[in-house]
Formats: sequence, C-alpha cells, structure tokens
Amino acid sequence: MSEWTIGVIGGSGLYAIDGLEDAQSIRIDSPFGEASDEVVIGSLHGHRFVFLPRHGKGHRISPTDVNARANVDVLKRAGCTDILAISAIGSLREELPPGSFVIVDQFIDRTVNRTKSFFGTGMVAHVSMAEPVCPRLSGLAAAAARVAGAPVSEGGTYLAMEGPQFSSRAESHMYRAWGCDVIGMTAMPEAKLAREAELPYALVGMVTDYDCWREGEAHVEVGAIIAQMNSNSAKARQLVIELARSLPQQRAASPIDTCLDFALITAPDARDPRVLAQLDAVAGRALRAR
Ligand SMILES: CSC[C@H]1O[C@H](OP(=O)(O)O)[C@H](O)[C@@H]1O
Ligand SMILES: Nc1ncnc2[nH]cnc12
Repeated sequence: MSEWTIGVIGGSGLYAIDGLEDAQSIRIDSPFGEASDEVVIGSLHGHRFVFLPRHGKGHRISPTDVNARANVDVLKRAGCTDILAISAIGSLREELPPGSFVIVDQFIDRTVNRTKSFFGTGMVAHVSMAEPVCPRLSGLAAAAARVAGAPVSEGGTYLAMEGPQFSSRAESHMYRAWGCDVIGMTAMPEAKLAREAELPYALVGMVTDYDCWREGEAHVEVGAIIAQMNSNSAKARQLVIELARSLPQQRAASPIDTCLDFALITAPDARDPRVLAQLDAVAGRALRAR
C-alpha cells in the first residue's frame, strides 16, 4: 500500500464509491459525537481510501446537523492523510452551468449554527485559513475530473450558507456582488476542521443549478437538483477512480501536515487535560511535540 490514505466525503448524490477492493464497513467512535455514518475502508490502485457519506445513508442528516467535527475526527482516526470532499453546489456565474465541476479554492462562511472548532477553552489554537485548500490535492482532483469527462473550472469562491432553505433572490444577488462563484451548505466548517486536524483538504463542487439569481431561469428546487445530481455522480465516482490511478506511490510532506506547530497558543501548564484527551487524534502529533 502507498503512503496515501484518502478520505472521501461524499455529498448529496454520492453515497458510495466504486471499485474499492477488500472493502470493510467500520463504525469508528469519536469524542466529538456521532459521525454521519460508518466509514467504508478499502484500496483503489494500491492506495487506501476511506469513504464517508456526509448526510449518512439515505440522506438522513440536514446540513446544520452534520457533525463535521466527528466526521473529520473519524477520518483522522482511520489514518487519513488527506481529504477529498465532494459536494453539490449552486452556480452564481453564467459561465458555470449545471454539470460543471468547480475545484473550489476560497470560502466565505455565512453559517451560524455549527460548532466550528475542535479547540476551545482549555486548549486554544488559531490555524491560518488564508489558503483553505491543498493545492496539490486540488490539482490532482482537477486532472482526475477531466479524465472522468467532466467540464472543470479550477478555482472559485464557495459561499457556505446555513440552509436548509435555499437563498432568497436578494441574497443570491448579494453573494454574486461579493464575488462568490458557487454556493452550498456544507463545506464550512468542514474545511476549517480539516485544517485544524492537519489534513490537506480539496473540494470538488458539482454544479446542479443556477440558484435563483438568473433572469428567466426556474429558481432552484430539489427535484431538478436530484436529476442533475444523478448525472454528476457517475462522473464523481469515475473521478475518484482516476484520482487513485494518478496518485504517486510516495506522498511528499505537505506544510499542512504540521500546521498546528504554529497554531497552539495555550501554555502547557494551562491546558485542560479533559480537552486534551478529546484532541488525541486530531492534534495528538502536535501536542506530543509541544
Ligand atoms: C440537495 S441540494 C442541497 C444540499 O446539497 C448540498 O449538499 P452537499 O454539500 O453535502 O453535497 C448542499 O450543501 C445542501 O446540503
Ligand atoms: N442553490 C444551492 N444553494 C445551496 N446549496 C446548494 N446545493 C446545490 N444547489 C444549491
């Protein structure tokens, strides 16, 4: 097996991946509560892959209730080195029609009802989110998406909204004026938590709709999204296979692997042992070092 273990978080329409050898479904406990589901662990082209459906089997869990802390924690416990997240998104740009795959590289977080950090009183950390995605994994995902036959746009700003209702037209226009390219309900705090867990993260957004800003276009609703999602998800499954085919055997270190070295601020004698115990997986490396 190679040095990579890729955690794949599947969003709306992607509840499994294809081709995993020796696949096993495993429930992993987390001190942060219940993850969305069991993880499926197997190998693809000589690399370990760990799959987790973000909304659980059967899409049971609403965006606000996705326990992103538990999800990222169990992926870390499963030995993941990197996270590839896959999401359905609305488009805020004419040139990103339904069916486009957007390799997101920036976020604006407008979510308001979620726990956004593994850290807190008793162990404080401040990671940088200036460059919120991993350029290496994003580039590999973009190339894999092209081989899978998807129209790919590299770079784009994702507006994370609370939901579950879609945006009003005024909001949709405002997000466009802010420079956002796509919109969804789940990548935050997921991307922030991946960074806190020292896991390089890439987000492939699959456009399902034009949200509600576009003159003359039916405004977004779930029926149309599901139809588009089904055609996107075949390409997403192929993308994962192509990514596995293209990964090198060795994984060069990423600066994200050790980013907590520059983020932990609480003095050793002021740290709360109960908080530290919860952080054994996500911050174990950094806490042992300092
Ligand atoms: C089914 S449309 C709205 C729903 O789809 C996206 O989910 P995910 O990011 O997990 O693919 C969006 O964020 C909403 O949760
Ligand atoms: N228009 C939209 N708004 C928010 N999340 C979405 N997911 C897919 N389409 C979306």
